[in-house]
Amino acid sequence: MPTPADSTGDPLLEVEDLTVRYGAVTALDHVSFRIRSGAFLAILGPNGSGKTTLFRCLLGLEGYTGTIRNRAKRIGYVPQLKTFDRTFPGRAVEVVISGITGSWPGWRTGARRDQARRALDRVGAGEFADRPLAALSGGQLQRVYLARALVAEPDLLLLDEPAAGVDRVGEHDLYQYLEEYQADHPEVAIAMITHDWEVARHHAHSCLILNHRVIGCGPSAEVLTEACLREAFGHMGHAHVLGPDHA
Ligand SMILES: Nc1ncnc2c1ncn2[C@@H]1O[C@H](COP(=O)(O)OP(=O)(O)OP(=O)(O)O)[C@@H](O)[C@H]1O
Repeated sequence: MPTPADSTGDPLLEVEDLTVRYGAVTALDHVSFRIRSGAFLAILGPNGSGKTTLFRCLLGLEGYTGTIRNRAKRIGYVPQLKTFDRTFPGRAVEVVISGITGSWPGWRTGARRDQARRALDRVGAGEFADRPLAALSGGQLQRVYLARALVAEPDLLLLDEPAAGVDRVGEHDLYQYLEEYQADHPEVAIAMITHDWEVARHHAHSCLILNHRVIGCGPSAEVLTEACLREAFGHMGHAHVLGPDHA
């Protein structure tokens, strides 16, 4: 049975025995968990532990064995910014329009532009709407992608290291925005890949710790333990949980 990542809300996504192999590499090894509506799940694990592969499976972009029962009608996705091709021609507003379900063709119509501009306004990026993507900073681009993910009103939001490369103020604004968004849309579930245990502890209700297989899954306070982090990250996990004096 999948481990419940949260104890309340209706099951939105159930993952059972998910396995992905790339030749000799087993990226995901019989991973099982579930996400309920209204959850805020942090996904943690060392580099190369299968976190992005998991998202790719949820988005239908990767072959796998096992079962994904997805009751979400719409999934919004914010990819890792480091994968973004800055030579891609286009403006911020056009990226957001491309997130409107069924927006092709006719994506340039006024109504969709207005909808996209409103989405950019909501994440504090209205002033960047007509800027070419190549002219945006990392933090500005991250807001544009967040607007793109939210414009189609998803019931599941997947964020892949959304604060990577963003300064402290931008990071604070992002988590505050997500908190406010969930308060306004209590049924929306968020799953966020992060390398930051403090962020997971303070902002997520629950955590999934992954190192190809599930090391721990459940309420943040129960899962972010020395034993769990040591198992996933080795001695560095121990140091981060208890502070460097205990390493
Ligand atoms: N297309 C691919 N072909 C072959 N191997 C792959 C492919 N995609 C991922 N892998 C391998 O699968 C494993 C998991 O990769 P994945 O990108 O999911 O890790 P991650 O936890 O997201 O890492 P990071 O924290 O560095 O972003 C790694 O060993 C990686 O090299």
